[in-house]
Amino acid sequence: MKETKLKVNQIRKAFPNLPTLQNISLELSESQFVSVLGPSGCGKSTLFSIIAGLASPDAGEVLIDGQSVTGRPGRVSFMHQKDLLLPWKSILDNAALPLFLQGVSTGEARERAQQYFHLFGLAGFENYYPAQLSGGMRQRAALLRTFLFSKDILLLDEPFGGLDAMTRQSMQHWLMEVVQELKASVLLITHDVDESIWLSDRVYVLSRRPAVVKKVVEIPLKRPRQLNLFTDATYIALKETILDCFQRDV
Ligand SMILES: Nc1ncnc2c1ncn2[C@@H]1O[C@H](COP(=O)(O)OP(=O)(O)OP(=O)(O)O)[C@@H](O)[C@H]1O
Repeated sequence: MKETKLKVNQIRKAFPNLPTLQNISLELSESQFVSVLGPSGCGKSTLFSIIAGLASPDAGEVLIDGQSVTGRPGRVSFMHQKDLLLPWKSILDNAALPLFLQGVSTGEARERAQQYFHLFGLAGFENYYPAQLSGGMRQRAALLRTFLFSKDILLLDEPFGGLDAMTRQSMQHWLMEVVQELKASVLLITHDVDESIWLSDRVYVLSRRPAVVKKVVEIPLKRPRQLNLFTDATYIALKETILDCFQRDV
């Protein structure tokens, strides 16, 4: 049985005249991949800010390894749709930024970050600048930087939303392999049903705002997952279950 890494208990949040999250609870175990799937504007990013400790909920708590971290940042790292790389720094220095911030010396930080360049498909591009790389490569560099911020829990907020369909699919495939290799615990925000099933062990389906958890769908598909999965009967049944949830949510 895997240890529970993150527990979100009965989170509630309202902006002035705008109830946004209503009693949201979810769990992420060690080395698990969990997605939060919901329609645009339902409050997914707000939920992630609360989990990251960047915003406080009106009620409820966030626990990591059994300890409350509600309203306290620092335990999880966060990646947005935009890569937010520093354009004037090389890819190596962008990736190593979290280590510099932790006070690791320049030489050691670069050496430690460099060890992951092959796995992240960036070997040979250490001294390039962000503008010289493709969108997919920039997202991989941003993901490496996120990973080096905190190897504990990664929160990925629509990381492939800005990419074209082909690049997006190859990135999803790559991400599935890399998180398995790194044994990372990942919480992903998405509104792409296929992406959520393909990558996850469990999917939390949120309703429209004010968001509640409409359904928790376990994904019992074996890993590593292959592309022919999309025609698998279990896969199709899971997709129908999730889509049915959205259709009822009008
Ligand atoms: N700081 C804020 N003050 C007031 N309203 C806010 C604030 N942040 C978010 N909202 C509102 O809360 C709602 C939920 O926003 P949020 O960005 O969390 O949704 P989302 O599900 O991530 O959306 P999308 O999928 O489009 O990115 C939106 O209506 C948004 O306008």
